[in-house]
Amino acid sequence: MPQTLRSRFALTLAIVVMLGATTLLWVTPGMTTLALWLLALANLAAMRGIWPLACLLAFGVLGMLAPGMLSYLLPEAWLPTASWQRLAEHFLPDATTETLRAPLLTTVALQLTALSLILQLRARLGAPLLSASAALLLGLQGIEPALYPGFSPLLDYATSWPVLILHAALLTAQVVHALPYWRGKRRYLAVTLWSTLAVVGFSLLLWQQLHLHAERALYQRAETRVQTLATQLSREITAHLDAMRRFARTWELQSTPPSYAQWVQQAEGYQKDFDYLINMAFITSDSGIRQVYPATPLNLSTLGLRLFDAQPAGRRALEPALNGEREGSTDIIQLLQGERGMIHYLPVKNEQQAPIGAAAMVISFPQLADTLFKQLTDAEGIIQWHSDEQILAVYGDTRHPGPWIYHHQVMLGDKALTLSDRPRRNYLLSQLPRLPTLSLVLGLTFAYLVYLVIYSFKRLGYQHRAMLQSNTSLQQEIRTRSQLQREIEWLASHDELTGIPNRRHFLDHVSAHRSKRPLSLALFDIDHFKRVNDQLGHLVGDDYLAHIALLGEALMEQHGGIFARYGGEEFVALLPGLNMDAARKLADTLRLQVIDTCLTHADGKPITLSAGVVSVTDPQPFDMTRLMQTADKALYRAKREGRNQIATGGIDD
Ligand SMILES: Nc1nc2c(ncn2[C@@H]2O[C@H](COP(=O)(O)OP(=O)(O)OP(=O)(O)O)[C@@H](O)[C@H]2O)c(=O)[nH]1
Repeated sequence: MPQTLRSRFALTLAIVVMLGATTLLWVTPGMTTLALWLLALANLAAMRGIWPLACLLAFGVLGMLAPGMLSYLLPEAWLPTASWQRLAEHFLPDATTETLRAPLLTTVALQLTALSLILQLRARLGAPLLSASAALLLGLQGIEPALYPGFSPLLDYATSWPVLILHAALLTAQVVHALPYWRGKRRYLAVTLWSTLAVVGFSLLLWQQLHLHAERALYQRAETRVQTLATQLSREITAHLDAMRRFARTWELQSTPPSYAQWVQQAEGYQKDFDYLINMAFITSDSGIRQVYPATPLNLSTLGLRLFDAQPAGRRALEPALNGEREGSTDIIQLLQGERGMIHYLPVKNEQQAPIGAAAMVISFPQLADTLFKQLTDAEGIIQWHSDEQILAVYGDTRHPGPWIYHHQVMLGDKALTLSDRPRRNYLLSQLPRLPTLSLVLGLTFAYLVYLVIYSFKRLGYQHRAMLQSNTSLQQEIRTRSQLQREIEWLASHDELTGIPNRRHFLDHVSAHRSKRPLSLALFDIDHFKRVNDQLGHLVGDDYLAHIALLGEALMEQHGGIFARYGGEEFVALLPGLNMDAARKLADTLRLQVIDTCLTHADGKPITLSAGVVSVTDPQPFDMTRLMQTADKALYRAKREGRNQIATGGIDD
């Protein structure tokens, strides 16, 4: 995608997210929507190049989410859930702890997105890893419900779908905007990113397992509370029934129905032990209430009532007891005392085992519940005691219930009752271990540090390799240039056609040896060379020149001299240490060698050369021009006197 199109796409996406976030903030104001809105604004600022504003807004998001993050991380002893609750209620009367914080994974994902922006999306500061981790967290939130089949977690981990989609779109816009900055670093970025993302993936997996385990453990711990309560209730009921049976059997020792005094004497002790027994009554065979205990006005007002008429709902349980067949319990009924409760009827027989009536034990559920529940701390949750749809007793704080509800069956006589417990959210939160969240944060931090280390290492390695490469090519370049330099220098000091030193090189050589004595100079000229060119062509002429040059060079160098092309068909030799005679002989040797080479004119005559030799013996400095002129004169003389010979001249002549 071309750069301009990409920037336009990122900007459009960020604007769309901004509009969406504004709508969400309006519809469902809260920490999450506000943070998303600020983040969208920060991204827009970054895309317009206003980095200070972008960073300021991103810092705002971090700061806003920081207290919530701390509440997920810090131990309960340091930052109690109750303090959070008080703080929340300080702002909003109906608020909960969740009002002040975004869901856990959402908080982390938003913070990573903000952090990536604060680092100005720079790859070397870890922005790609932060963005990729945020994307993983978004993905995890998307599949979060599927991770806990049949279990609703206590903590809010994921945000709503609209926020999730907008956050994903914002992250896409941010990454598309940053792609050009990251592209140049692809070589070392890819390895670093994939390896550290593996660390992030592992820490997410670890966190998921740890927190699921922590929540399940808490779920089970909370369940034991209702189990303990149900066991206590069953124990209480068993003790209560045993006591009532003992009470009913005491009358088997006498032949007459109990008198009021006897009834009071017996009942008094039992009623003290089971204070939720609001009435212990003796019922005669015709279902009339004969004796009551305690003698409260309400109980006394029931005296003489025929239960078959006054309380027909209890007849099913009362009749078998009156007939001496079996004990029985009523359903949950409205008691004559006005409360909800249950009456347990027990047969009362005389010493002949003949039924003489029944003992009615009237249990008030509210009072039974009070007896049991007073041992509990009310802040832990709501406990309900119910039968079918009827709620018999409610205990505890009904505000901010948690997600978990436990049911336990308790048999009261032959009646099955349900005890349900719904622990409060804040109570559960205070019990939830912080270790899983800590492991998540430490895992992400570790991955980030690993990223920085690998990235720097890879980058340095790459830079080192690039440096070595450029060093090698630099050395190659130096070699090429040196070679070129040598060639240029050679060309500047040598004659291209013959390959021997040229006039400039010769003059340099003279400067170096001008103090040497004796010092001789010989000037050579090929005889009638024009004819060679004219008759045999320039190419042959060139060839002859090259041939004679090599001959001269070899010979003069052999004698410690230098042989150079002076111009055209003229050559010059400087012979340090050679006097006139030796120089003349050497010049003559060259003349003879040339004749011997079989270089010929068109008519078959050999090519010859003439030379003018001059020598300096005086240690005084000499004039080079003069020396050359003298040699030239001698050469001229040699030409004039018939060519193919050597003439000498004195510099002082
Ligand atoms: N092929 C060839 N010819 C050259 C070169 N440089 C000079 N010449 C020729 O050398 C010739 C020199 O001729 P002249 O100066 O008239 O002398 P000459 O014919 O050698 O006669 P003398 O010197 O009097 O014996 C000219 O024809 C030049 O063109 C060269 O590099 N290659």
